[in-house]
Amino acid sequence: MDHAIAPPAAQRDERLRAVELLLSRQSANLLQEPAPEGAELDLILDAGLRAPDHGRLRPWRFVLIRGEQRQAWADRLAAAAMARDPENGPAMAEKSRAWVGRTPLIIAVGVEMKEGKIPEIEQVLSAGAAAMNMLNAIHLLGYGGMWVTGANSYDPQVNKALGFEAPSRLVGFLGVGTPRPMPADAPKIARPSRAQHTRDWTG
Ligand SMILES: Cc1cc2nc3c(=O)[nH]c(=O)nc-3n(C[C@H](O)[C@H](O)[C@H](O)COP(=O)(O)O)c2cc1C
Repeated sequence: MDHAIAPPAAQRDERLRAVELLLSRQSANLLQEPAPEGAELDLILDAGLRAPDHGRLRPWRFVLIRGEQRQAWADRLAAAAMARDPENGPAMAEKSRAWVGRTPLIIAVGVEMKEGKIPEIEQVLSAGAAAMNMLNAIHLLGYGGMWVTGANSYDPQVNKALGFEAPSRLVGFLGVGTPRPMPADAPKIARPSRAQHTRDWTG
């Protein structure tokens, strides 16, 4: 196999910088306006569409919930919570409503499951990879994002409201916006130790 010619030093620096930026990603729970839109949002969605995908099924689907539609979405979640659990529904509905209200853009990531020789798990993994690629692009563009699931993600009524009927399914919601500045004394979460998570196979 031919080996690629090493890129010039300037390009290497650029690539290292790109990796360093990737390594600085953290989920952003506290978000504010603005959310990416227009060409920046297109870049984020395009990053999702670069996910690896066995069999070129292109199973990923992204549903954008933003602007005034968020109110209607919060109403849907509230109704779903009440139907799931009448006793705890009001509290769960309130929680969802608060999250939707303070999240400038929600990208619902789902998989439109294709029958055939590619196992379902691989299609779900591919949708997960699309979600991760979008989280990285969100970060690289200077925005913040967080992947959440919770009971809503597994609720068939919520899935249906987004166009995912079994075997198609949601893999989660990306909350997207501009990260709120963290308090100076907020604890820094260390990256996990490489040694604990990696080993050479020795037979
Ligand atoms: C599939 C999936 C579902 C998740 N669901 C939730 C969730 O419902 N609520 C939550 O607080 N964090 C959830 N998380 C975790 C956050 O997205 C995030 O990874 C975590 O807070 C760690 O932050 P970090 O990404 O900066 O390491 C989920 C992560 C994944 C991969």
